[in-house]
Amino acid sequence: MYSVTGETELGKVSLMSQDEVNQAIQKADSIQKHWKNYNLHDRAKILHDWADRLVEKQEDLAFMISHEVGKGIAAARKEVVRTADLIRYTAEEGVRAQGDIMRGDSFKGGSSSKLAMVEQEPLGVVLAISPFNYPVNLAASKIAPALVTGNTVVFKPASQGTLSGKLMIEALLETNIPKEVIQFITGKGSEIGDFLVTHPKINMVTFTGSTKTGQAIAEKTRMIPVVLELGGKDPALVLKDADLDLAVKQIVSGAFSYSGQRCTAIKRVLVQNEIAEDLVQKLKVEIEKLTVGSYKEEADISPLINEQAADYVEELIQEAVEKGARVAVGNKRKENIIHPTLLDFVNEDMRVAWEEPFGPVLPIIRVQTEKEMIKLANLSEYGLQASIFTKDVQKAIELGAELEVGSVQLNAKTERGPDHFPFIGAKSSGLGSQGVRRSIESMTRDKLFVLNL
Ligand SMILES: NC(=O)C1=CN([C@@H]2O[C@H](COP(=O)(O)OP(=O)(O)OC[C@H]3O[C@@H](n4cnc5c(N)ncnc54)[C@H](OP(=O)(O)O)[C@@H]3O)[C@@H](O)[C@H]2O)C=CC1
Ligand SMILES: O=C(O)[C@H](O)COP(=O)(O)O
Repeated sequence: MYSVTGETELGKVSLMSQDEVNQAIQKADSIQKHWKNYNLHDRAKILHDWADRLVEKQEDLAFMISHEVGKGIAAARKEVVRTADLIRYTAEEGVRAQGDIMRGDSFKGGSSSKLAMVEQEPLGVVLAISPFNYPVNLAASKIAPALVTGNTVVFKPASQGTLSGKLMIEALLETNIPKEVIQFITGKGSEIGDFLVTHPKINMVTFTGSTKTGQAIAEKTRMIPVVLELGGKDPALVLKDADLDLAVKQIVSGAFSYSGQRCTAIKRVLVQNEIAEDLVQKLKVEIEKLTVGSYKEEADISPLINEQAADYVEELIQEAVEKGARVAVGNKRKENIIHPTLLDFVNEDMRVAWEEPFGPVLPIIRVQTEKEMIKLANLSEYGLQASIFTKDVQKAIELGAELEVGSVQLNAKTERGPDHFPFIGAKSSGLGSQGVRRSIESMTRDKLFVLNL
């Protein structure tokens, strides 16, 4: 396995055969009953120990994340600490998930001699598949809730991200966890993905990645719960009364951090004509300040994950320019680095208005009315998040209610955290909900004991 720029060999992993994958799943299945009956507090303790170990290994993990997926070292370190915090919170929340007691006579005609005890049962073996961009955090956000609720886990990281995944699993295996409980799968999604998601011993799939792959998984799985966090085309709606300096600061950070390789990145701006020129000029000034170079130098904009990704972003920019979009900043490429690009006068005929670049390009779509903004926002196949910039909270709530997205942010960029908030993708952006409590709920089912007294 090589660093994102291909210059350094970081380590080796084997591509597992179907037979090896099958054996791993069988092991996870065989030990699941034992793990389910494991003392809950001890399961939570294992998670706390895992979090401690991740923090102890912060430098090694951050080094690997940084080189493997091309993230600045400061952001990579932050990812490790954020992950440890997420795991600890999950352990705490997991021990509080206690179920319910219900009495029959709380329903009309029901008998008070019936007492229902509702417990939360684990689903069995959870398959966790994670993307490249947060190789540690998005993996742990699936593994930790599965483990605390008594599920065993088969974990398949993104190929570019496997070594970071390996390090985090090694840290988990240093705790008292029975080693079969977590199965680490290495191999290409295109080769072993179907086998994994259709395996009869897999009882749930939790997936984060592209809409294309997620939708294919949803079509292949049968009668098991599937949670999907997929692509996005998050709009920032900038109303004419907005605080423009605040909006600019938030939009630049939202659109360009980690070179735009975040599902929650701001991926289009819908702005009212009256303030569009001002907004574009202010954005231009801030975008020109972004540094471009290597993740090793903590540049704001660094090489995208691979050549195809850079080709794709370039293609979207060129198509828009050919159709009349004006380049306010950027439109330069060096190898896999795409310079931060601001495209003005983007319209509905351009692909960049609708497709997810997963790179540092921001389209500006000028509109006349708020109604038009809502219409364009909702015409997207995606529905992850949206930001509204206005000083009128009442109006923001009214507009937010019309947006077909999982979350609306008022006067701030779109983002997932803090990690205990529900994280939801509507339309082609996902299925189900994540966030610590929601993830725990998604990995359990009700089990009812009715005492007939
Ligand atoms: N909504 C959200 O929370 C998030 C969404 N994303 C979305 O993810 C995308 C970028 O991530 P990226 O890693 O490129 O996404 P991909 O969909 O390419 O890959 C995601 C994971 O799926 C695996 N995979 C590939 N093919 C299959 C298959 N047939 N069956 C099962 N698994 C498979 C990949 O393995 P391999 O690497 O081996 O191909 C990887 O582990 C963007 O669209 C982004 O918006 C990203 C982060 C968060
Ligand atoms: O993978 C992603 O892109 C995330 O789920 C977004 O997380 P963030 O908003 O914290 O960057």
